[in-house]
Amino acid sequence: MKENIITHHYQITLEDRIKLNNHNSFLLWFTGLSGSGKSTIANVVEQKLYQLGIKTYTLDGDNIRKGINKDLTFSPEDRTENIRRIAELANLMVDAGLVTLAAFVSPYKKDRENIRSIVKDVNFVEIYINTSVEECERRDVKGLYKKARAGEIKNMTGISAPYEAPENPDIEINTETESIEGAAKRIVDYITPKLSRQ
Ligand SMILES: Nc1ncnc2c1ncn2[C@@H]1O[C@H](COP(=O)(O)OS(=O)(=O)O)[C@@H](OP(=O)(O)O)[C@H]1O
Ligand SMILES: Nc1ncnc2c1ncn2[C@@H]1O[C@H](COP(=O)(O)OP(=O)(O)O)[C@@H](O)[C@H]1O
Repeated sequence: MKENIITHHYQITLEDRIKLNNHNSFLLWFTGLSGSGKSTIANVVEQKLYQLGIKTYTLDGDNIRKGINKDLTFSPEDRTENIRRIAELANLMVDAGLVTLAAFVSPYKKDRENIRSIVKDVNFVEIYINTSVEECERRDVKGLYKKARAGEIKNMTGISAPYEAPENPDIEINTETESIEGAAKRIVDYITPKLSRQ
């Protein structure tokens, strides 16, 4: 029963962890089609932050859909639940003081708005990896588009399931005109002043 769950207040707070780490914590949320470049860019961003001495952790399909969310499919309801659980997990990581990177298709606007309400607005950075479905299909990194065209995969985002593009993302990357390195640098330049405790 929820009413019987009573919050315990711990002495060590996020403020204390921020002081110890000497940087603020954030959630960098990468959204875009499969093959758009979310993981590739997040990976380079994390390396750059690591080199700056920032404490980070990345959540992506491998550690989530094969673990905590292995019971979920790609139906609209399960995608919503997938993103909700990840947002709750990311919120704990931000509270732990980490700059958390999350790379998920997250195709529904309402689900992304829900992340913003779970993780405080000021801690949430929405990064839209804008790559056309034509380019993602051309890359077809995992062979999923081919399978979707052959009808072997249902609900494939961009082919047989919707992707609702962010209208007002904090950062938008067009990978058809911007290099991996250039995109990663732009994200790090955006976040660096916000990491400072002053
Ligand atoms: N039907 C369908 N639609 C989209 N993607 C699919 C699908 N089936 C499997 N995959 C693979 O699963 C990865 C997407 O998982 P996510 O958890 O990011 O999806 S979602 O946010 O719940 O929509 C996605 O990984 P990325 O390529 O890294 O985006 C795909 O490899
Ligand atoms: N400018 C770019 N930014 C990101 N990825 C790019 C770019 N140009 C080409 N790619 C390639 O596109 C693919 C993106 O795959 P991936 O990062 O796994 O996408 P996602 O995580 O969105 O599914 C990689 O093979 C990557 O090398």
